[in-house]
Amino acid sequence: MPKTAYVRTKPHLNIGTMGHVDHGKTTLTAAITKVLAGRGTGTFVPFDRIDRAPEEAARGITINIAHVEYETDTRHYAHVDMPGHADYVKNMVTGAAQLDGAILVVSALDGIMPQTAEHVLLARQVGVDHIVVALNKADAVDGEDSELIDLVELEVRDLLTEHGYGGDSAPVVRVSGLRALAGDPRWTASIDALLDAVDTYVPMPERYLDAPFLLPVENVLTITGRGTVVTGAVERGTLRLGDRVEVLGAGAETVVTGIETFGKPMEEAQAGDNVALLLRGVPRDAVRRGHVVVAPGSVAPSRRFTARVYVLSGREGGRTTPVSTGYRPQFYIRTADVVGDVDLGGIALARPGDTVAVTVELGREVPLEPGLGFAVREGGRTVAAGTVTAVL
Ligand SMILES: Nc1nc2c(ncn2[C@@H]2O[C@H](COP(=O)(O)OP(=O)(O)OP(=O)(O)O)[C@@H](O)[C@H]2O)c(=O)[nH]1
Ligand SMILES: [Mg+2]
Repeated sequence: MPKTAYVRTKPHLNIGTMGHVDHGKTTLTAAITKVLAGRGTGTFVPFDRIDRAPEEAARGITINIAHVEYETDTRHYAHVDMPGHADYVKNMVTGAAQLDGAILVVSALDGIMPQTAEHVLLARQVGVDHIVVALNKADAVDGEDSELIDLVELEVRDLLTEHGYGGDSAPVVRVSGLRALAGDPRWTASIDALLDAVDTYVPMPERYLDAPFLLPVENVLTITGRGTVVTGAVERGTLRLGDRVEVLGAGAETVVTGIETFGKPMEEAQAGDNVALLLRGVPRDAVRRGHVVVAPGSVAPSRRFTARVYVLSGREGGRTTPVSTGYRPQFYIRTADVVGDVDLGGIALARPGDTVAVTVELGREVPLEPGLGFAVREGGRTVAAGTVTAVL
């Protein structure tokens, strides 16, 4: 049976759940799909299907399983559920880079924890402009603990303000993912309220549909007999079936012979879409996460750039000692993870908490442009965040 094509009827946005480990991100994601399945604009995705490893490709060129899709009355959303564990922050960095808005999940029982703060900081750095707060586990702080939840709300608003998110105006919605998942009407209504807040608070971003096509590769899959598939969110431009593309990093130029979004074929992918692309004649081993699919000849990758970099303080989970010229951390740029040499120019030391101008020489070429945000990591933790000021 031929698969039903994707029909673009509502504006599409990319959102995601972020926050500290165990605060209820995955439970909330499942609850959202359940509530929307009830309205008839989504398919229920149970908890244990969301965190699953993305090894499947049997049903076609499906997308990374950590993404779910659903619709509200006014919008179509792709939702990525980001793990809270510290080891996964690098996924968060690259996952968040494509988010038009985020749902920050904070347990009302625990309040702000280290990854709550780290995720807010990273979201700011990778260009997420709008955060809606889900004050989760509100079912567990009813009654005499209700003052506690008020304090947690104040604390979260302060955290947002500290990172330039306007904590006074951001929606903070008290929810219970667990109780909504169980069908409790009071808490099902809390999910409706959260979705309304997302619909109204997160604006439709500007999409650069006329710019040359660019998609950072998030995942690579093989479909036996059909070829190699790359998945990711289209950063800009438009791609039609049969268009030629260049895979930067793989040194390959080819034709796109299939485009899908959430298992549905499409004729044309646009900026903002979460898609899987079938690439003709490209060997599986040639393409990796971090490569970039572009309109041929539209982008010249480079290795050297100048940037403004903020060195995280120890309190923010960063270093406790300064860095100097010759420092060689990992740079997370779009979906790529590349080593780079840092030159501080005339400055002797950059201390935790400082913002400095640096010159970076990467270990390999990647597409760069002024304004592009990146994270700097070392030994499994984020130590700095920056923005490209010029490409050399
Ligand atoms: N009381 C209560 N418990 C909840 C609620 N939401 C989640 N939990 C519980 O909190 C625990 C963690 O939930 P998850 O959804 O796995 O949390 P997570 O944020 O996805 O965790 P990581 O992906 O590991 O970072 C589970 O035991 C849930 O049952 C809620 O609304 N109320
Ligand atoms: Mg989870």
